[in-house]
Amino acid sequence: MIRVGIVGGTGYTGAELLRLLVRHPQATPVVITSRTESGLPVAEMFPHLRGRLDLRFSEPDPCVLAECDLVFFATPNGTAMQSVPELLEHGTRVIDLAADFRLKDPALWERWYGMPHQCPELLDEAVYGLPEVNRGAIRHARLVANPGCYPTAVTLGLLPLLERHAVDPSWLIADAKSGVSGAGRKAETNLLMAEVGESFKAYAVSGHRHLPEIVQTLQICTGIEVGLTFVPHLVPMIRGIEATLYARLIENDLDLVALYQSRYADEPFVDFMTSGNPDTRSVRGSNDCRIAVARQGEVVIVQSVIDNLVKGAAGQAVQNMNLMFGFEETLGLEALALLP
Ligand SMILES: NC(=O)C1=CN([C@@H]2O[C@H](COP(=O)(O)OP(=O)(O)OC[C@H]3O[C@@H](n4cnc5c(N)ncnc54)[C@H](OP(=O)(O)O)[C@@H]3O)[C@@H](O)[C@H]2O)C=CC1
Ligand SMILES: CC(=O)N[C@@H](CCC(=O)OP(=O)(O)O)C(=O)O
Repeated sequence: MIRVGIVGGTGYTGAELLRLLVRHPQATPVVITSRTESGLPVAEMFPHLRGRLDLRFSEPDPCVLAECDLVFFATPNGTAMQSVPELLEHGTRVIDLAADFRLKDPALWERWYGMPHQCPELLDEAVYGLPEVNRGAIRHARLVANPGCYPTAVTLGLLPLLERHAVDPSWLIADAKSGVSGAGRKAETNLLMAEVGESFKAYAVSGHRHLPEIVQTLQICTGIEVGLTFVPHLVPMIRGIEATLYARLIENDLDLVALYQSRYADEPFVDFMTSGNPDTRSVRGSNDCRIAVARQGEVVIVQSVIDNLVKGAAGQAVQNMNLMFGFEETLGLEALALLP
């Protein structure tokens, strides 16, 4: 049994980690931090945990966190990098759900996140936590950078085409939509029900910070330069991401179904549908990424759906924890989607 800590236990991804971890047979949450709710019993804020978790929120304390085998940071960007070097020195392993360790180039980090990196010397060592591309390295990692929600859906959707060099890598389009929980639990006027409900809009159209992350992964995986247009949208639902992806085929007689089937045949959390259109409700609450592929002439259209809080955040983090500690990869992640 490993002892785990969560920094940022009152947010949506922190709460989702708790939902998964309280039923995990090999991991016990022992520290859950919140600066604003310190002292409050966790189950008082989250009654679904009553009888399952007897802990109070506490102030983040590096000495207490260093007693854990693993610490998850479910905190805003720029938070984990302030504590990670000290935790690693104490032998505590870390999974950061934010973006602090995702980009390999500290200058790129500073450009997109608007702050200098506090420990650029750890960027090379950090392993990008997408098991479908980095499973071997994740097993041995001290520090895992859990991928962003959009990058998970988009990368898994495009990867088979690019690995096969089947499409023009300079012309890729990702038209992605997210539910509002993607923006976190903090109060913001533009995320109110009356602002978001019965409405639908694009945002960050001239450049979203997930763009360099997706491009970096696709380029590392394929060794070729990639040109991607990525536009996120906010849709009036709570959970879920749908990404419709477009690419131009170079290899015209390619069997797309066979390509995706073979790429993901052994992946426990990627389900390739040979027909139909994956919907976000088919993954709501589960760690699955569900993908379908079609074509219109020379244009391939890939549809990729995930739950942003599960495969897009906490579920993928638990999958990474399982790999890091030698547990069965699917442990604690067996939940099916909730219908309706
Ligand atoms: N929501 C999503 O779908 C996804 C989110 N992510 C990323 O995961 C991270 C967490 O997201 P989410 O749960 O949505 O965020 P929330 O805003 O819902 O929660 C943030 C949590 O961090 C704590 N916190 C805030 N500032 C600090 C600080 N300086 N030091 C310590 N704790 C702090 C807050 O508690 P308190 O202020 O009380 O300490 C709160 O518990 C973010 O980086 C986000 O970008 C990644 C993938 C998907
Ligand atoms: C709907 C919505 O607002 N989504 C968030 C994505 C959150 C996320 O995963 O971003 P990180 O890279 O910081 O982890 C956004 O677009 O900012």
